[in-house]
Amino acid sequence: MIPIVNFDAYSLDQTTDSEDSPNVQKLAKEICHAFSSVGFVYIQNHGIGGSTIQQFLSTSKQFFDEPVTVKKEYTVPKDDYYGWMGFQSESLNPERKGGDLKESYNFNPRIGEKGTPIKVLPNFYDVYNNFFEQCQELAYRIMDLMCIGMGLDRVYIRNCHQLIGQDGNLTSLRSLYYPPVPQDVKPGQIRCGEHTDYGTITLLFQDDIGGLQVKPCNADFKAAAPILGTVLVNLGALMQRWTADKLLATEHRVIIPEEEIKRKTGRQSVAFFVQPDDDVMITCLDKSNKYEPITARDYLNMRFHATF
Ligand SMILES: O=C(O)CCC(=O)C(=O)O
Ligand SMILES: [Fe+2]
Repeated sequence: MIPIVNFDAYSLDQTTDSEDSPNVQKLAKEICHAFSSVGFVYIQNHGIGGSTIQQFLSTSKQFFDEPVTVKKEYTVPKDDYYGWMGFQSESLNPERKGGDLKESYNFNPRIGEKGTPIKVLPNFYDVYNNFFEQCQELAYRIMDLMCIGMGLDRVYIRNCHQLIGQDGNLTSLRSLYYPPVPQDVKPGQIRCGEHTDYGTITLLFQDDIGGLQVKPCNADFKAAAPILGTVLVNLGALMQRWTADKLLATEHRVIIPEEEIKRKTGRQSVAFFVQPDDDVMITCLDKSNKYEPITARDYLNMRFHATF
């Protein structure tokens, strides 16, 4: 149901000046088709190395394995976005009570080394920073292809994301940990409640435990199983609005696994949430004016306040 596309023609190993090549054109069409039908696409041969992903997951897991007293030092400050969020401290679907059965660490290079747990994990900042940079480059390439597929100038959307990693842009790299499911789960509690992502696109890396489900328009939730070597990419609500609903932000969630053995195992995933620069005016790209123009920052603030 979710298409798998081969990103080879525009992977991190290629130059970006190949927009006229038939393979790049084909890839652009495939990606836009996926986003306009299911809102999700698996990308194969993206160019981020398997060992880079493994190193990121393992450094993250070492942090999540630290005692709560240590992790607390890195709690996200009030009215900020970056740092640690404890178990059950967030409900992506506010109708589900008790909190999502997850904890997370939100990173942006601008918090600097000192804001990260380098006292306990000396290579933490470098590992996170390196992974952030690779995700940023892959995201730019996916946005280029979306533009090509929609008949826009290739760099139009990329140019609305010039400040990624700096002040004036809320893009974040979120490492997620779903601990073994406790015995005292409340009715309705799941690993991650139903939601759509907020921004432009999200890159999602998941381990092999599974549980992610996606709900395309007019259909039931279906598993979005992990596929080795791929990154799953989905569209955010801001991008749906920007494209006047041509591309779709699809609801998704993470359920508690049915198998006892999987419930007793922690699950890890990583989400790179791409957001436009704060001041970018989100005006329908097709000039339809279906939605009123709004700045990216105002739109995101509206969505964040509905969740936290
Ligand atoms: O952990 C996952 O697979 C999905 C997480 C997610 O959808 C999110 O954090 O927005
Ligand atoms: Fe999500």
